Amino acid sequence: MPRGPLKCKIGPSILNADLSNLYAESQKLLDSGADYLHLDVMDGHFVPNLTLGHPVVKCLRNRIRNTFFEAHMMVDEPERWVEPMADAGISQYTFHVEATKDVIPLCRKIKEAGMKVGIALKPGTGIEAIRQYVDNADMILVMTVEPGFGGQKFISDMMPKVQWLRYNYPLLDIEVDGGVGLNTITACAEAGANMIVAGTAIIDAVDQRAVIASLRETVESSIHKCNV
Ligand SMILES: O=C(CO)[C@H](O)[C@H](O)COP(=O)(O)O
Ligand SMILES: [Fe+2]
Repeated sequence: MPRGPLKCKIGPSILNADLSNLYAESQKLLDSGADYLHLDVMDGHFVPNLTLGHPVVKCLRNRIRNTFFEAHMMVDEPERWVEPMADAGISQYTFHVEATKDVIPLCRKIKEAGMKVGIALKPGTGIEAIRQYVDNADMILVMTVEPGFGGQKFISDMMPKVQWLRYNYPLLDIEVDGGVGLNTITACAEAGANMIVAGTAIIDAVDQRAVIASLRETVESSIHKCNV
C-alpha cells in the first residue's frame, strides 16, 4: 500500500453524542476542527451493544458531502456490509481481524467497492494476528478499550502494539480508539499513533475546538520529533 507523509488526523466518535441530532452534532465537530468522523457500527453479536447501520450513514452522507467517513465495524460477518456501506458513502471500512477468517479477500472486496481498508484488533489480540496483513491495509486500528461502549478507561498496555507498528511501518496510518483524551494522548502520540479517535473527551467538552486543537498539538509535536 503506497503511503504518503505521516499526518495527524483527529476523528471524533459520535457514539456518545446526542444521536437525535446526529447531523448537527457531526457538523459541530467538523466546524471545531475534526478531520474525519469515526462512525461506530455495532451489531449486538460481535459486541454486546447496538448502534447505527448503513441507512443512518446514508442519511448523514446526504447532509455532509466532503468529509472522510470511517465505519468502525464491530460486527460478525464484516463481508456482509461492504457494499451497503460503500453505497452509503463510507470512505474507509475498518473491520475487526477477529471477525473473519478471510482477511485478504475481504480487503480486496473493500478496495473493489471503492473504500480504504482499516484492520482493527481488540485489546486481547496480539500483533501477530495482523502482522501478515499490514501491507493489505491502509490503516491499523489498535483498540485501547474492549469494543462495545464509549466512556471506558484507556488501556495503556496497548501502547507496545502501537510502538511495534510505528517502528516497523514508519509511514503507516495507526489509529487508537477508546478512552483517548487529554490525559492519555501523550502516551498515544509518543507510541506513534497518528489517527486519533476520541469520543467522550470531545463530545462532553465545553470547548470542543480547544480539545481537538490540543490533541492535534500533542500528536504533531511527536511526529515532528521523529522527523528531526
Ligand atoms: O469503538 C468504540 C467503542 O467500542 C468507540 O469509538 C470509542 O469507545 C470512543 O469512545 P470513547 O473515546 O468515549 O472511549
Ligand atoms: Fe470506534
